[in-house]
Amino acid sequence: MDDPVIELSNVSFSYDGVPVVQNASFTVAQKEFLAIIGPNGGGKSTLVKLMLGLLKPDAGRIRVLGKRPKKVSHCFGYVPQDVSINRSFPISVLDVVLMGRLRRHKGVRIRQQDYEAACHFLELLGVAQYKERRIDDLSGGQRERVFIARALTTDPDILILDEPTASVDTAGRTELYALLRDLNRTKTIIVVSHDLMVMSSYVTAVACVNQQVYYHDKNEITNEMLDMGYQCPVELIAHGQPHRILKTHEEGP
Ligand SMILES: Nc1ncnc2c1ncn2[C@@H]1O[C@H](COP(=O)(O)OP(=O)(O)OP(=O)(O)O)[C@@H](O)[C@H]1O
Repeated sequence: MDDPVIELSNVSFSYDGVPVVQNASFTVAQKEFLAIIGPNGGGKSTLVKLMLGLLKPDAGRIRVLGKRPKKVSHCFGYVPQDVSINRSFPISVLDVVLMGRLRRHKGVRIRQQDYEAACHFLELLGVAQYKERRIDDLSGGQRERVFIARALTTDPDILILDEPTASVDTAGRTELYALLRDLNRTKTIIVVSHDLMVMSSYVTAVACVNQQVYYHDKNEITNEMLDMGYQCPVELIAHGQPHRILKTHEEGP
């Protein structure tokens, strides 16, 4: 079996002494499609930032491709939650995607292959027609696609998307997940969502985060996950049609 892409062993993290992730241990396999789910404030974004090396664990160990996360930051494509835009900054969609091609210590010279890569991924994400527009003039769902295009421009091994479907309608979600499924043929994909409704049938593993992390290497929500903070019913987006994957719990007395 291939070595894991990401390995967490007994990882704990707190902000100013307030525990957010406690004793998390799991591995992400090559070409896994992992959904990180859990309630608001459960620690999902924090867990992702730990994997990316943007935060350092208080305890435990994280390895990405066998190395410390910071050493392999070039292997990640990352779309953070709520990418904030300075509304008065007149940057075009194409410029936003080209930013993904800026190389550390190499200045800001844009080469022909950078333009070609940016245009290719804008095309792939279905937003090439907006490339001359100001990023601020796009809808939330269109902007999300632009940020995914930017994350892809370096052809990362691991793509991490934090709440990618928050501003996307149902048809757009289905399309987005179909695209992620195609990308998953060559890349490991990690998608964060607090909304179980948007979990896709293409997911191959689920990590439920509510301070503790419960990892399950199958595309299903288990009773343990529900015990960690969910209410039923749970729905699954598949082939454009949401359908239930877990029975509604019995009503309590
Ligand atoms: N920079 C920070 N400083 C202090 N506390 C923080 C910081 N960032 C997050 N937190 C707190 O840590 C907890 C986990 O936050 P996190 O953003 O990881 O949760 P989440 O599961 O991604 O939530 P959501 O679904 O609402 O996006 C929350 O209680 C949050 O208020």
